[in-house]
Amino acid sequence: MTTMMHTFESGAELALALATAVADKLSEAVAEKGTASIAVSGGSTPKGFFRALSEKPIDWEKVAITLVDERFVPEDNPRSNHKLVKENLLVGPAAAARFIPLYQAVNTAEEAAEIVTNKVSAASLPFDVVVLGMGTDGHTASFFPGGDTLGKALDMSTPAGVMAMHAEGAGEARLTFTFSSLENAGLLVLHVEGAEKKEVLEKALDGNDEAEMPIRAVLKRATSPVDIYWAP
Ligand SMILES: O=C(O)[C@H](O)[C@@H](O)[C@H](O)[C@H](O)COP(=O)(O)O
Repeated sequence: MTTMMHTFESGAELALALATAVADKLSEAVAEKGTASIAVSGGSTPKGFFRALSEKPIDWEKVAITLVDERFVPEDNPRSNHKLVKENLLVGPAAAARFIPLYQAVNTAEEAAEIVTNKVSAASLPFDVVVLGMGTDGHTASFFPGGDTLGKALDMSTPAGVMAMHAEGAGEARLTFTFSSLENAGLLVLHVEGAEKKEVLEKALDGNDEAEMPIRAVLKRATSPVDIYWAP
């Protein structure tokens, strides 16, 4: 496991730097293979980063954007990560990108996971960029402590794809890419902000129990180096 800490004075400064690093990686991928792919996280932290990235003048028509994870709610639900991305990232130049939603209008998260897994062909993995967040409980993506499919989601032998996850701390049912889908991204970023999350991160780095803090799977076992972006 290799982690690199990038510390900034403010969230605004972090957003600009992360947007530049991500845009450079996406442009590099487009130059190399004609396409690029990125999986982003939801929640409250990434808004500034999304806004900064959306303004980057790259070849967005050749970029596929999807979500690391999603709440099992329709796009018009305030809890939807699709809604968050649509309002903050798929704007300006980045509106030309292709977005692949995880939510499907079916009865269960399990059915939706199967549909999306079939859509995200092996050809589009590994992702060129993955941007993860982290909760104060040490979850990332929808790898929540106590999650009903956490062991399978973190198991490297689980085929790449999307799984359903139910956990007390998750709220509604979740859809999440597996660890095996995310851990070998060309650029693997963990974006966290604030003093509390810095303490959570230090605790995660200081232990090995992934069931207690699933973020540890990323920090300790990811094939790709983990670029940690932090601001107060
Ligand atoms: O759907 C989600 O909630 C995210 O993908 C999740 O993994 C997020 O990154 C963390 O919960 C941190 O969220 P905040 O940025 O809101 O603290």
